[in-house]
Amino acid sequence: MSIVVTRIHELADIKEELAARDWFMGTSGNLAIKVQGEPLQFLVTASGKDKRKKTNEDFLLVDQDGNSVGETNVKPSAETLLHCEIYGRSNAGCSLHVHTVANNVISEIYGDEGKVVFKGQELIKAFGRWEEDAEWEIPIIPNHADIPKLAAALAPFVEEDKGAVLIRNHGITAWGKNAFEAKKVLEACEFLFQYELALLQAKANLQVIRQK
Ligand SMILES: CSC[C@@H](O)[C@@H](O)C(=O)COP(=O)(O)O
Ligand SMILES: [Zn+2]
Repeated sequence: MSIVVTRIHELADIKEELAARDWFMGTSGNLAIKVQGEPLQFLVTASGKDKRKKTNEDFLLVDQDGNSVGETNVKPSAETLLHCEIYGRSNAGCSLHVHTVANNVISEIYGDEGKVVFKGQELIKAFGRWEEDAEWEIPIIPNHADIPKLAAALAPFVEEDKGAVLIRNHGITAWGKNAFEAKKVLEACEFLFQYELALLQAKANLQVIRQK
C-alpha cells in the first residue's frame, strides 16, 4: 500500500471517530496528516463538506503553502494554513481542528487572559507531563477572520511536536507526532474543558444552596 493510501486510511479512521463524538457540527472542523517532510506534503480535509459523511473526495494532498498537489475536484480546507504552520514549525505528523460547545465556552471564559491553565489533573499526563505538580497551559488566540493572520497568531505557540491552541469562540487545533498522539491530545483537552465547565457549574450550584 502506498504511503498516501495508508495515511488516507488513518485520517479516515480519525474522522469517523470524531464524527461519532459529534465534533463536526455545521460542517465545522478540519483534519490533516503529514505524508512527507521534504518537501512538505500533507492530506487535508476538503472544504465545506459535512465531515460526518464518507465520500470518495474527503481528503486532498497539499504542499507547504496549502496548494493542492495534482488534479482534484475539491478545495482544501479554508484553514489549511494553520496546518501548514504546524508542519512547518514542528515534527508533528497529524493536526486536528474541531469546534465543540465546551472548547468555545472555555475560550470565551478565559479569552481575556489569553490562556487556560490546568493543574492537578491526571489527564495532564496525556501531554507528556508526568510530574506531580505539572501544569498544562493552552493558549487562546483571537478568531481573526483573515486566515493568514489567524495562522500567524497560532505560529508562536507551535513550540513542540505536540500541543494545542484554542481559537476564541471558534474551536481548537491540536497536534501530535502521529495520528494516535494528536487524537490523544485533542481528547485530553476536551476532557479538561468538560471537567472545568462541570466544576464551575457545581461550584455555582453549591454557592446558591449554601446561601439559602
Ligand atoms: C461553517 S463551519 C466554520 C468554518 O469556517 C471553519 O471554521 C471550519 O472549521 C471548517 O472549514 P473547512 O473549510 O470546511 O475546513
Ligand atoms: Zn474552524
